Amino acid sequence: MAEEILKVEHLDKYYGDWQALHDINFSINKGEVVTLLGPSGSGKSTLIRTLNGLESYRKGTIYFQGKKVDPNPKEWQALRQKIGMVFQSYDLFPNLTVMDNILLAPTKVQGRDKEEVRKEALALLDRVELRKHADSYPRQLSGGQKQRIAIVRALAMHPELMLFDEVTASLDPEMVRGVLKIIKELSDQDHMTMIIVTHEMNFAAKIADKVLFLEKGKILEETPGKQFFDHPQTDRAAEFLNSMDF
Ligand SMILES: Nc1ncnc2c1ncn2[C@@H]1O[C@H](COP(=O)(O)OP(=O)(O)OP(=O)(O)O)[C@@H](O)[C@H]1O
Repeated sequence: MAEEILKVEHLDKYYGDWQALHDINFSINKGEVVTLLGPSGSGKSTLIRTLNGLESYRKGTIYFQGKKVDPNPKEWQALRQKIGMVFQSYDLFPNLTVMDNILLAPTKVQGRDKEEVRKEALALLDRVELRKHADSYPRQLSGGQKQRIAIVRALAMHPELMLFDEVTASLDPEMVRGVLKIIKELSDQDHMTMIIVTHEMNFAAKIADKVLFLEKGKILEETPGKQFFDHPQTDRAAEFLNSMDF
């Protein structure tokens, strides 16, 4: 039977008095890719950030690998070691080299052996074709290179789940393809479990096992990937795909 990595039940999220997410329910199994799609402001980033404990939630339950997550910050801190996240803004430490950015959490937070992690980091850097930049600083890299490093940094923690929040949104078009190729390989070759927020519809159509289409903080439809792009169930999703020139 498929192993369930994450399950969300009846999740409500408020910013002050205003409700940003309404009764969110879904689950993701090991090796699956879920993409969150929807118009601007529909709550995609809010949802993915909540799944990493970066946003608190008022009601609902999150289960990680079958275990109910206590929504206190300490529990999330521990869990975040198993959940890798990559942001639109890279969030690399500017005063650390590429290698030190990658080594920091596995050695300091996970307490792993530095030499062992360094070897692994070099192999990952090879994979994203950036080994020669191991001693560079983030400011010396292009946006696309920084984003590939941010992915490597998350992978070095050996995550059970990877979250990608619009990771190509700040990149020049020629940089986008290299980053998306790496994410696709993580799915095809490593069978990484991933939740992806993206505005790249062609990419989403290629990678998604399941699409959650959000509007106004609600999941309007949950559909297998191919079916969503061929035959969306709702008029709103069809309009959305049209508006994205898909
Ligand atoms: N920190 C915050 N405080 C108050 N409101 C917020 C905050 N962050 C987001 N919002 C609001 O929550 C709603 C959902 O925002 P969110 O960024 O999750 O949408 P999104 O679907 O990711 O949009 P986009 O595609 O434009 O990134 C929006 O109305 C936004 O203005």
